Amino acid sequence: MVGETGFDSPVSQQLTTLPFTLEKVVDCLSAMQVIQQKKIDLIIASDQLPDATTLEFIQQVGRQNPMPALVIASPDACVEDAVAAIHAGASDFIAGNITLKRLTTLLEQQPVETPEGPIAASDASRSLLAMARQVASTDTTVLITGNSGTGKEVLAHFIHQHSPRKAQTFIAINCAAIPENLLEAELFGYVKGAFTGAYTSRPGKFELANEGTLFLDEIGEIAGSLQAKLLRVLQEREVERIGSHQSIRLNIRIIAATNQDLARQVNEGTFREDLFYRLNVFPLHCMPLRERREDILPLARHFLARTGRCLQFSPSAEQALLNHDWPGNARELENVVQRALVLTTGNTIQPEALMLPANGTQSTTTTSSPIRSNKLHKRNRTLEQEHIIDTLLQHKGHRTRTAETLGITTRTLRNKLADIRRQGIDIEALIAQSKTSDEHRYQGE
Ligand SMILES: Nc1ncnc2c1ncn2[C@@H]1O[C@H](COP(=O)(O)OP(=O)(O)OP(=O)(O)O)[C@@H](O)[C@H]1O
Repeated sequence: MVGETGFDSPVSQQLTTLPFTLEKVVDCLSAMQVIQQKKIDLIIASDQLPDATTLEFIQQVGRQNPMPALVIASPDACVEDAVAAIHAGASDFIAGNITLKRLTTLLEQQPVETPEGPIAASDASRSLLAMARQVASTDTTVLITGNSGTGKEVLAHFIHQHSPRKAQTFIAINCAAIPENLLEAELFGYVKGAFTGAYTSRPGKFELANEGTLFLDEIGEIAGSLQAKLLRVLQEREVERIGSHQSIRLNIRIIAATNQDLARQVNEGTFREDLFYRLNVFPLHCMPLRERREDILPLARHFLARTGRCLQFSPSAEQALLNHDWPGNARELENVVQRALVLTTGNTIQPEALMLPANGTQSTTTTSSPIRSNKLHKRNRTLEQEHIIDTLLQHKGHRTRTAETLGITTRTLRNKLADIRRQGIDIEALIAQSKTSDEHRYQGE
């Protein structure tokens, strides 16, 4: 219930007899906070909220995915108000007081389960989710590929949520974030005394995920020796804790993800071919955000709604979001939205608060860019790599600021720069060259 809904207290008390939990909040802001934290099936809101108009409130709720059913209650509304509310996305409009019977009927019409799914407005994302849903019902190993921040972990969760294992645990481990020797202990567990510092026995992630799903993120980062051990566990579906010879049977679903080109790593000899085939049983690819632009605004609104603030983007801010190329993908967009909140005082986010390049990313990668004029490697370069280098040059080679602007971690940036270097592009020379040309420009001005 949001605001004064005309729901009188005797009726309200009878609600305790129904198999539903009731949350009462006074305004849009607190309603959005509750929606972020809990699964809400039905919202009944007054048309007189203190901090938002009815249409603003409907828009905010409409940005949730999936959207809870929303009923607007008004003691003395006219037909026009009701029509406007329904047009804006409300499920129903009640004029006059709500009766318990009406409420019970509304609640019973709601689906019992509404798991939060990823935003998927573009055709590409919709068909990706359709495939994910299909594979979810099986135990097939899935390999999710895609650039950093494209939503690989979100997709892995989605698969788990739609699988028969959904009531069991989903355990995620980022193979890049943990040093090699610790990663082995994290994955396989150990027994007391197995190595210096092993004061007690501990289960590994494989054991913890037993009966459920294990998500191996950034799988391309694991060292050769560990690849062999991982392969053995995947083949035999058994794990031994370090220091023990006792095998533990595993019944788990494996989902792996990588932002690397594993096939290329196989060719280069840095990733085991047999492990690659064992993981790549059902490949799913998360496309870069710039290649599914219909997702940009729904995602931006989703991130905004998730903050619980009743704000909206101005039309020019939405245009700026659409113009940008999003090399850091959804994560960059999320960071941009959060930064914009800090810089916004009113109800509307203006383009300046987004702090995006003036005419979209494309304008920063003009032909004057040193990387573009470097014809030698032009064939091999991706748009993403160009943007990374241009951003690095804008920040005069400063890695941390570049990663922040791109919305990726410094580690991911390092990996990406290593990839670029492997293509023979001399990044340091480009930075030096751009600093020199900047100096010349300033001197000329
Ligand atoms: N389709 C989506 N719907 C809702 N939120 C999304 C979607 N895609 C990505 N996000 C959000 O964007 C952020 C980055 O997503 P996620 O962590 O899944 O990306 P990733 O590809 O696993 O990144 P990395 O490779 O860096 O680990 C998260 O906060 C996630 O909630």
